Amino acid sequence: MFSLISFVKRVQKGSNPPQVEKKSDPIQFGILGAARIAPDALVKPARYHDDVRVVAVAARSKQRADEFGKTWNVPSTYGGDNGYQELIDDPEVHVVYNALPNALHFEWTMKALAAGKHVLCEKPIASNEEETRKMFELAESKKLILLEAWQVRFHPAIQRVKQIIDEGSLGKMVSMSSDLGVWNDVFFVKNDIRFDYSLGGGGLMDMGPYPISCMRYLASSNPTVDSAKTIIRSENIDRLIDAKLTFPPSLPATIKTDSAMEGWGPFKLFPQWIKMVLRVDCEDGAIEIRNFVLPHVWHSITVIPKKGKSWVEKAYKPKEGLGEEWWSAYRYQLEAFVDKVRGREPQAWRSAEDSIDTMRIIDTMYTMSGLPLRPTSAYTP
Ligand SMILES: NC(=O)C1=CN([C@@H]2O[C@H](COP(=O)(O)OP(=O)(O)OC[C@H]3O[C@@H](n4cnc5c(N)ncnc54)[C@H](OP(=O)(O)O)[C@@H]3O)[C@@H](O)[C@H]2O)C=CC1
Ligand SMILES: O=C1OC[C@@H](O)[C@H](O)[C@H]1O
Repeated sequence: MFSLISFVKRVQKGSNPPQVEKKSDPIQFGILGAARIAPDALVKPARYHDDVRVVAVAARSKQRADEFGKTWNVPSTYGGDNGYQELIDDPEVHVVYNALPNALHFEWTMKALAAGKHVLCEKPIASNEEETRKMFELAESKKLILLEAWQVRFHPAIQRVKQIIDEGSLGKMVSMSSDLGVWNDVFFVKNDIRFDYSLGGGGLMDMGPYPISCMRYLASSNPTVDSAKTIIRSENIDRLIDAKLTFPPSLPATIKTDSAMEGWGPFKLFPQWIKMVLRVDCEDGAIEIRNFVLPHVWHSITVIPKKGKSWVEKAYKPKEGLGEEWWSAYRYQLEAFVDKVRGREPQAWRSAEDSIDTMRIIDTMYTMSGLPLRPTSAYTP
């Protein structure tokens, strides 16, 4: 009962967060694409960050940008063929948030960096490893901040899982597994960008960054891919990927992503809505986190020692440092991004290598399962 009440309170406040007073010279963000994710990932978190203001949005159609601007209180709107570039060139915009389809991440992030803007780019950061390397090379050469928006790393829940593993009471890690699946009909729209190959789509592109980056973080190392099998949903587009990996020196892991989970029960009649589990088995026990993807909505961390009783933990707020029970993972991410732009040490960060390695692993899984890499952008900087 208590946990239901706190769930409702958390979700209510997180979805309609308070507007805080801004500093006199806040960092100003512009959004590329009136995307569905943009309100949750940036607009709402910005409301309760005193050093962030969202000042512009660009969409392919001016009308769409205006509608977004009106709904979300974003003053400058750009549209039409040159709308994205106009936003980038707007001197009021200091940071570009790239919420475009995966295949456009490279081109528009490169253009924003070239114009001297920091970039927060949605996951997966690019269509493949080659593009990712170029993006980070440019960011580094221009001394600009580029972050792949993988919010999980910034939330206290996954940090708590790592802390428990690193403390060592469960012993050495012996294996990891992740099972991530959603029911197609509920989560995706008709003609979803996620399943358009020319837009960098694919089930693994959409879901893969979560388990791959989580495991890299928990193991503090970079795996090799041993095998990957797929079930196709359309040409070049994976519904399911089932992969085996090894983290050095010999820690096995399995990753499954399924963008159209089958039902269960007689004739598989009953839908399985969602599955988002990550489990680490250790010599003296195991730890399992449910809903590691959007931990702020709800999550559970179950610790299962071989000797003694299991227990469940929640970590919506860090033991020390900034944060509230209702803060979203995106808000924690924004805190770190702003710290970095301001030259402060963030509480957590994702390195260029993390994004590059994650894309390399995705590329390898596609190749091993007989699918082509997602197409490299035709844009040449
Ligand atoms: N971190 C997270 O939790 C999440 C991240 N994402 C990531 O965010 C990105 C956007 O996802 P989502 O918001 O769901 O997608 P949407 O389809 O809602 O948004 C995509 C945006 O890209 C613009 N766009 C530009 N060119 C095209 C094109 N050729 N076809 C379709 N759209 C185009 C769209 O139009 P317009 O310019 O007119 O606005 C739209 O605003 C993806 O990279 C996805 O992986 C998505 C969900 C969660
Ligand atoms: O990033 C994401 O997180 C949640 C998923 O359901 C969604 O498809 C994806 O884009």
